[in-house]
Amino acid sequence: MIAFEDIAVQLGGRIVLEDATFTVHAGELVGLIGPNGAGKTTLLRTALGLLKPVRGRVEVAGLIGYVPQRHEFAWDFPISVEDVVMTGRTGRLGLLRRPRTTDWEAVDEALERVRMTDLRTRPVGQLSGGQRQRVLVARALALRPAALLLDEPFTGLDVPTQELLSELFLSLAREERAVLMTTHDLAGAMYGCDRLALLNRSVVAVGTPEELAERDELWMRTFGISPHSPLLRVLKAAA
Ligand SMILES: Nc1ncnc2c1ncn2[C@@H]1O[C@H](COP(=O)(O)OP(=O)(O)OP(=O)(O)O)[C@@H](O)[C@H]1O
Repeated sequence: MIAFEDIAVQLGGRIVLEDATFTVHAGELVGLIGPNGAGKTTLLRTALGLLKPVRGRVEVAGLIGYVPQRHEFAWDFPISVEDVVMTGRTGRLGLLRRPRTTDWEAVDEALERVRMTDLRTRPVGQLSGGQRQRVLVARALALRPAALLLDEPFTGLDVPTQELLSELFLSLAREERAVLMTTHDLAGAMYGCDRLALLNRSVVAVGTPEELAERDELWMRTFGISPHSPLLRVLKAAA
């Protein structure tokens, strides 16, 4: 599980996130929802220990696998799918540490899990957006993490690929991992996540899609939208 307890984070001399308290339990997929600049990435980076909160603490039981936004990865680097996944185990200094049998076993297992075994020797530059996203998930899984953090995994993907990945994330959660995913695809999150955390500089609400769909005021507060926003109708339909 991942437990955020009263987190406050300061960046550039400004508090960008505060009063962030919620828990992602093992076995569930939680969507982290909020407008641009709400502090979603900041919260993920805090869980990873890359940012130190000025208040509160994050507790994570076990290793964390991190799936960054796809554009943050250097896809034009001449490296194969399996070698990228291996860096999930060996880190940036991967080429200096020779992989052991257990490392390759973990890589094989991760590739199988995301159905990328057939493409393991393919240079990553030749992959489609959906395949690249699966490689990044496999790289995170190679660590055999107890928790998985996904930063906007659906951006730029077509609907069938989003649905396929959404099913994958849910099944990864059901294998007793705690999975936390940021997304701007609200209808997809209403449909595919067990619970949602609404964030706008602080946590506005946490609940199941069904619970939150009925609470217009929470979405208005999170996104600064009017009571007449079409979003409110879409959410109810998707829940
Ligand atoms: N290095 C930094 N220095 C100062 N302020 C920063 C820094 N990084 C982020 N911020 C600010 O912190 C706030 C939260 O940013 P964050 O990237 O966490 O938002 P987000 O919810 O992930 O947004 P998006 O949906 O656009 O990815 C923003 O106001 C942003 O401008």
